[in-house]
Amino acid sequence: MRSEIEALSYIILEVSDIALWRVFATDILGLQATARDDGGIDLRMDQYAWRIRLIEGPRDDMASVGWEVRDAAALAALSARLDALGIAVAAGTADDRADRCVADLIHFADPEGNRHEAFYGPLQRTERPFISPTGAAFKTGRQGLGHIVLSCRDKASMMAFFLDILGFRLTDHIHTEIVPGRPLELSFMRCNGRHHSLALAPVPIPKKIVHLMVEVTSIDEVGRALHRCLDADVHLSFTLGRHSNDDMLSFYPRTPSGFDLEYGWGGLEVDEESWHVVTHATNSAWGHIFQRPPRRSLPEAAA
Ligand SMILES: Cc1ccc(O)c(O)c1CC[C@@H]1C(=O)CC[C@]2(C)C(=O)CC[C@@H]12
Ligand SMILES: [Fe+2]
Repeated sequence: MRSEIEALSYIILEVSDIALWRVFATDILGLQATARDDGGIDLRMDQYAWRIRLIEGPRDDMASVGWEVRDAAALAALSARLDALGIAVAAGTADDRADRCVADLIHFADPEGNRHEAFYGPLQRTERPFISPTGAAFKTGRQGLGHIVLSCRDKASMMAFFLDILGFRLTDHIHTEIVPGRPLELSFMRCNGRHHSLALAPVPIPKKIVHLMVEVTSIDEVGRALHRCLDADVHLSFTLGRHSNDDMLSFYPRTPSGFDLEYGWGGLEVDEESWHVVTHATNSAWGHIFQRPPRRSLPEAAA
């Protein structure tokens, strides 16, 4: 099985409230913001020039996701394979390369129309160190920026695309029941040692992205971020808990775009030699209790 993709390395989010997002990303999450000429914001988590880009727009959803490959040969191989399978692939232009700060990129869509980019040669800004406004350090490196969970309509065709065509490895499944009486199977896939860089959830929500996970390197950073959320009245979609499959200790603040962010620590690293695909019957060893969203945001309620 060929698998050129080695990491989830960037994500572009289209957000309607840039000003609120800036505060959420910096003061709550501890990401480092740089304003862009187009009104957007680049967020750093490490030595990469950017990891999360916010562009202004009405959708409040994921706009594109960037998968990193090793080199030009890997990018060419991936491009050729997609092309041979009849999947439309476009080469990035010089403008695209400059805009993304990469050596080269291609882009294509998955079966449900989500935009994906594959690239090599990210610009590493070693001359300007990452400085977190909250003192947080993020676990990235070979494991990429974290993970995303995408909603899907036809899970089988999405699974086939990521596993059989892009070469992700299946890590495990969880049989869960969010709505009582409506069983749901979540599936988790990896492209490096991180337990999952991508999970698929067959949930009929209007947004493509269910959540984006970032991982910090100390448990205290999770606790401190949780208390910044409590202090600022940021809604928590799920309380602090520990997942059954990847052991991640995390909580889920709701982003200003309405989808969630998972802020975690302690995710397990898969050992390729000994891993077995399993199906778990619970989401969490403890915690992760769903919190009904407030009817109104605080500013509206105050008005
Ligand atoms: C269960 C689980 C394991 C590992 C993770 O990184 C992770 O985010 C989750 C949670 C997934 C999450 C959930 O448990 C409640 C129902 C959710 C919100 C969905 O509808 C899709 C993702 C689901
Ligand atoms: Fe998650």
